[in-house]
Amino acid sequence: MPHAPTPDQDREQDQDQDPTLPESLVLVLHGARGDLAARMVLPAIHLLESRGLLPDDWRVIGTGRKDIEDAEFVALVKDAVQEFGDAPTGSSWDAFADRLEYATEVSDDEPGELTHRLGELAAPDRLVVHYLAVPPTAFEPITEALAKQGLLEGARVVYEKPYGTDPDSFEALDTVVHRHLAEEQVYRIDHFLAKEGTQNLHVLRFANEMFAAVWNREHVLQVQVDVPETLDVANRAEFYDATGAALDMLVTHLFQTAAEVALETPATLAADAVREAREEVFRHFRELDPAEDVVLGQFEGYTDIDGVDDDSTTDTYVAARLWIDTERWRGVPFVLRSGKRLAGSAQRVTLLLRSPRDPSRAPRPTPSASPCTATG
Ligand SMILES: O=C1O[C@H](COP(=O)(O)O)[C@@H](O)[C@H](O)[C@H]1O
Repeated sequence: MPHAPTPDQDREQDQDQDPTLPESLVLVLHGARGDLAARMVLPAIHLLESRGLLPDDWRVIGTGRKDIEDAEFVALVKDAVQEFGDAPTGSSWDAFADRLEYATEVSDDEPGELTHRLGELAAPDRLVVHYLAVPPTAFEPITEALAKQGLLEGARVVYEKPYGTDPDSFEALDTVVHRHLAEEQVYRIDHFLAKEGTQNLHVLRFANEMFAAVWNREHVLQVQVDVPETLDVANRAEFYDATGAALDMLVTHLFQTAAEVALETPATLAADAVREAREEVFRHFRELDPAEDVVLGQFEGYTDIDGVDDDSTTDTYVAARLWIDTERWRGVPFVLRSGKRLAGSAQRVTLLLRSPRDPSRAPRPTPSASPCTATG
């Protein structure tokens, strides 16, 4: 009987497959005490480690404005992994926890503890990745402070969405980012693109003639992308109240997912080729008409949440009808919907197919007034 691979074999295999993995990695998690870190980033790091997908030599330095001890950070990571990830267990948890530490964030005028810790860890083959799990308003000041303290040289920086909230704020942020970083150092993340369901769209569509053949306006009546959530925003009210569903979900995750459904067959499934194909689709998105194509809503009780303005009109629900003017999709509405505190949670792409011509529903021929009679 074949044996399942051991974690070490998995690690060897994965590292063989991924020549881009650095020898040694320091991941600096900015906003390490926040909701995004707890819900997504920390459980993801734990999962990568348990699957042997991190380099042998790695460390995480959590950072934030508050000064806490390493032990407090480790406890916080354990809670996050327990609640949102795989249960941490025994000695493997201890080995994981040994790689975690905490240092206070840099500021413009203070190198802070983070600069010292990174100084101690500096080595020629050690890659430093700054992951900014912070509110978007903090992207610019943190980038400037890291640059001022000399912490961006050779590093990579990951920005979560929204990366700007309109063309002007996008340009302003991108100008600051490019003042200090080359494009190859910058990663703008939309985690919906990495979801298994999104990735599976490629296989569903490109590896199956049955689906490939009907993936167009001739056969599809409507495309729906639905992300209802039971979740509310109590842990991140300040961020959410300044953002709302349209910016938090529609123009980010739902647009990206719609583009994944709509893209033309890329040259290969490599990230660059798929991104190019997606960008080509974005060029054909028709501008949304807010009066005709968009419905916004707010759940009852939203303004009672601590941190939300009493008279807030922030949208917690959005539904939009998007038109994609490509040869393949002209005339097919893409209905994109998402909201907080709804009755159920789901992440679903639906293609409604046109009805085929069904002969069983065709009107029966009316009996002829002058039937033919056969005579013998
Ligand atoms: O980025 C975000 O995504 C989450 C939904 O993603 P999931 O992977 O947790 O299902 C959403 O709740 C959040 O508001 C938004 O900022």
